[in-house]
Amino acid sequence: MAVYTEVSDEDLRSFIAQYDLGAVVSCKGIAEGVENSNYLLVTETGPFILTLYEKRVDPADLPFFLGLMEHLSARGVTCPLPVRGRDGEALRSLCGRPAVIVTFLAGMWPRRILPEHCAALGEGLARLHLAGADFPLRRANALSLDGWRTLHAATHGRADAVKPGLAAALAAELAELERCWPADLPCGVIHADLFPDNVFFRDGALSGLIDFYFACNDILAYDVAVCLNAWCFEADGSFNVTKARLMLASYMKVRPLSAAELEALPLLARGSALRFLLTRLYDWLNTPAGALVKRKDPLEYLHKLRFHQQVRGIGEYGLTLPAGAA
Ligand SMILES: Nc1ncnc2c1ncn2[C@@H]1O[C@H](COP(=O)(O)OP(=O)(O)O)[C@@H](O)[C@H]1O
Ligand SMILES: N[C@@H](CCOP(=O)(O)O)C(=O)O
Repeated sequence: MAVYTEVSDEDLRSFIAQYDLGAVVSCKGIAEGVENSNYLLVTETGPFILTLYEKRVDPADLPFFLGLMEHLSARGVTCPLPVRGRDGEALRSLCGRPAVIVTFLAGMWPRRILPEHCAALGEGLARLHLAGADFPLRRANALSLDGWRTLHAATHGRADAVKPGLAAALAAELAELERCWPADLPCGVIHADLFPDNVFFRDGALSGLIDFYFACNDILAYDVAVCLNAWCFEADGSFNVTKARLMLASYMKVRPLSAAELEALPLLARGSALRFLLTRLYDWLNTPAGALVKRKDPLEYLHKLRFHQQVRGIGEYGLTLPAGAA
């Protein structure tokens, strides 16, 4: 359960008094999520989500995240909308944390991922990429090569306690990615964390996207690689090529991937695997005992990294290069 900051009834009442939302009916911590404190807030006017931003969120980035949700929503991507108070502001402070109320999205994220979820996800991701193209704000990806190097330095000394040999494996992979990370692929606004728990479905159709707090400007195909890792492996660790093919084909119906983007996918998938391996490892080593949060297994991502290190071409993701490509 991700509730790092407890909000007292009194603090909540004076916070809500700044909005036209009516009185608080209930406010319960949400037993999901990793990064921030989230509450399901029900007022006389309906349900909302109250988020207090914690450790990894730089307050200077919040205008980017909140503006992006408004921008995407205005372009038909269903996502939460920040709620403004009577003073016109959405972003304020609660219990010493930056805090926002956003609209509640109906739907459920898929607990058991089916191939049709992957197809819908591919299309939704491509639509997000197109809708983000004219978003005017910019945010560098804090969790790309430089961020990985920082996380690596912070975890290196204790990595072998999690798995013998992990420290050396991470050092070698990071050095290799720093050497050959692509520099000339199409970039734009990416979600960067579009895991199943951030994608809602309703009556079998994708109904909305949440959790834009890693969104940034980076390689668009990197976002595809994040989703390959998050959606296309089974619980036993096997890669499901049918899910990958459906996800990629649906993405490409909306935003075709160039031969260069397709050829880079194995490398981008390695980078994505390293990114989540490092953040999970950092959290594994640093989450205080008794924190109300479920730590995620870093080694799941070591396994995914190993898989992509062996991939020799995109045929292994169920695709062929477009005719005429090398
Ligand atoms: N706008 C929303 N509408 C409905 N539920 C939401 C919304 N935002 C968050 N949630 C719920 O809160 C959970 C955690 O939210 P998330 O943004 O993923 O947290 P974190 O950033 O801490 O990882 C989600 O899995 C979902 O159940
Ligand atoms: N998706 C990340 C953790 C971030 O959690 P989220 O609840 O913000 O999606 C992971 O799986 O490591």
